[in-house]
Amino acid sequence: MQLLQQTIEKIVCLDQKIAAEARERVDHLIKPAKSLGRLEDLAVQLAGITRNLKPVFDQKAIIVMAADHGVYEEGVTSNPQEVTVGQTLNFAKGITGVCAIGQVSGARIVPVDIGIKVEMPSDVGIIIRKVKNGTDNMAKGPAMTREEAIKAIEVGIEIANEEIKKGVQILGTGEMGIGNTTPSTAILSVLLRCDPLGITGRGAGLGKGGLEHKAEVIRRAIHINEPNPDDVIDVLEKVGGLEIGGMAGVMLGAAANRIPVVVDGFISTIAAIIAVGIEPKTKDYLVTSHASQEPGAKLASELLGLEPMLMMNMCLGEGSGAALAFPIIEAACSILKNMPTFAEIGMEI
Ligand SMILES: O=C(O)c1ccc[n+]([C@@H]2O[C@H](COP(=O)([O-])O)[C@@H](O)[C@H]2O)c1
Ligand SMILES: Cc1cc2nc[nH]c2cc1C
Repeated sequence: MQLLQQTIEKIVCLDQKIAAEARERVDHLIKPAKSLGRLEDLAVQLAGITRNLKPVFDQKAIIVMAADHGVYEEGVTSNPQEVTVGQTLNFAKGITGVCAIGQVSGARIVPVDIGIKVEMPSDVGIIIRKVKNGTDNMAKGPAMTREEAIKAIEVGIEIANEEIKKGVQILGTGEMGIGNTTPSTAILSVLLRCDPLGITGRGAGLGKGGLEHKAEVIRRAIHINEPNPDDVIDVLEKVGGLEIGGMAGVMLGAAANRIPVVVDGFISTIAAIIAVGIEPKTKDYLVTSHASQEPGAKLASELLGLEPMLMMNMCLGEGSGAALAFPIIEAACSILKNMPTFAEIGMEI
């Protein structure tokens, strides 16, 4: 709790003065006003975060939090639980979707075992910070204790701090966890105070008949655990996941260090809602990426109050959308660095 508390206390809003200076510059670059749309807003945000009118993000990393879910045993997902292990090993080998997309902009992929059910090899490039061997089945009781939920958040903070100490200038969040659309949807259902059915989706490929059952399991988990919607840590503890807590921690850690953090798809957006619920100023440091195909994703983005930048019909997770957003972020920096203002080149219009 001490690390979480210290981190929260370090988070300040982005620098409004530098952001205003960046806006002034962007408004006078040699282009029609506002013609670069959201790229302009992104440039202003990045300048305000870094307190630099010409921010540079040469060193990028995507932290991929991997964990298992006790609720898997309720039959809420179509894939074997072992995929969590297999795919986490594949992150270390550099062969998954996020690895391939991350290569385009030179992003390092940092896989973290924050709660995989089985022991993972310690010598293959996976950071082992297991809080527990998967959550407990939330359809029968709380997914974890409050201490474990806070520990998961603190692991995320620690990993963010370690990466930033190594020189990383921008982070992305990703996850791997068979079954994790179930806790993500449960968290959203609690916070929106709505029945889960309308926001429950197929995750990584659940068959048609499975949707009603998945929503019923979520409904049961909420009924049994009675999470308090006014306390996001309580919600995370009772119906959440370790990787969701870990990603929320990465976002808090990035914000405390004045480092932007790119939010991936549905599960990452839920983690962002938790992070902002813990400390609202964290939102200033979040950069959105893509709109996940998962049906709850739109409402999750609305609840967070941040619109995704990309519509790519993706729903892979892993941090793949964050990786895809990095070149756009570099483009936003490039307009600040490489475009002059009308006055600078003596051009009049
Ligand atoms: O991030 C998303 O938007 C997203 C949407 C659907 C599925 N996923 C990925 O699929 C897995 C969870 O799906 P499921 O069906 O097992 O709950 C997990 O490993 C996620 O990374 C990810
Ligand atoms: C193969 C596979 C890869 C994934 N990556 C993230 N979630 C996943 C789920 C599956 C099933």
